[in-house]
Amino acid sequence: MKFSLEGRTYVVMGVANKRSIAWGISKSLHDAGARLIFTYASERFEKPVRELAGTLERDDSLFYECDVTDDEAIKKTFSEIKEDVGVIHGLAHCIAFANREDLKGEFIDTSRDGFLLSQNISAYSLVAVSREAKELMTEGGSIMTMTYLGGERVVENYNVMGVSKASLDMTMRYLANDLGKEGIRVNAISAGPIRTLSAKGVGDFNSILKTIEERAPLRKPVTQEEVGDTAYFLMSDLSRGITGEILHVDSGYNILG
Ligand SMILES: CCCCCCc1ccc(Oc2ccc(Oc3cccc(O)n3)cc2)c(O)c1
Repeated sequence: MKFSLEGRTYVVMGVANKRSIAWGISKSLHDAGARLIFTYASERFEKPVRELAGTLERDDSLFYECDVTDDEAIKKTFSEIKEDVGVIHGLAHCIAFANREDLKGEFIDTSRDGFLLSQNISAYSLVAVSREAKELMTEGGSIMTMTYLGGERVVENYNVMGVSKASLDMTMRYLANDLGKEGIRVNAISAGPIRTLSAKGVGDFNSILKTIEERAPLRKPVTQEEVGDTAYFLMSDLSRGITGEILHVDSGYNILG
């Protein structure tokens, strides 16, 4: 059927549990016919990821550990993937981190180490994985990452992660410029707040969720499935004319003053 992802393989980085946005993306891509390759940060995530993948209709998924702060580890992971499948058609980067103490209170109190750690994991990792993944995208490809409004405007408490997302957004655009000539598109989904394991680390998350339901144009919270379906669009040929773009899947909240 037109715009199916059958016969295509995608790497999904960052599934932690069934609430992960990366899991919502995985379900949408799988339901569109894609074969999935999961990477996880450390072996403590292997079991939950394998269990989740086991609930999918087809059991053709592959699994690799990948610590995105280690360039050699990234090289090793993608050479193993190349050996096992040869070609991939896209990659979903759903990885970010900041120390809890840097996700509340005053931004001015951010430590140098905390600032650099967040940039390293949340922004530079997209450069490092894209550099290795592009070698496997010999039939063209689509790379996507996850960003948030707090990287475009100040959102109380988001603090150092907002600076990392601003960096990620421009990282995405510069990668789009480099990779377009190789037939590889690079985009971002800016999701409204969703109750994930990561969201637990951001101060005052609940009040933002409430504001969305009260004020967002669509007057409803954003779901993992809505993000997953937009990821399907970005991975499919339906979005073949789009690169360097940020799609807001946030019930329209970003258009408000
Ligand atoms: C005050 C802003 C409320 C809306 C926040 C929406 C959101 C939720 C989760 C997001 O992803 C992360 C990922 C890692 C992260 O760092 C964490 C998470 C848990 C524990 C910890 O020590 N760090 C914080 C947010 C994200 O980028 C954005």
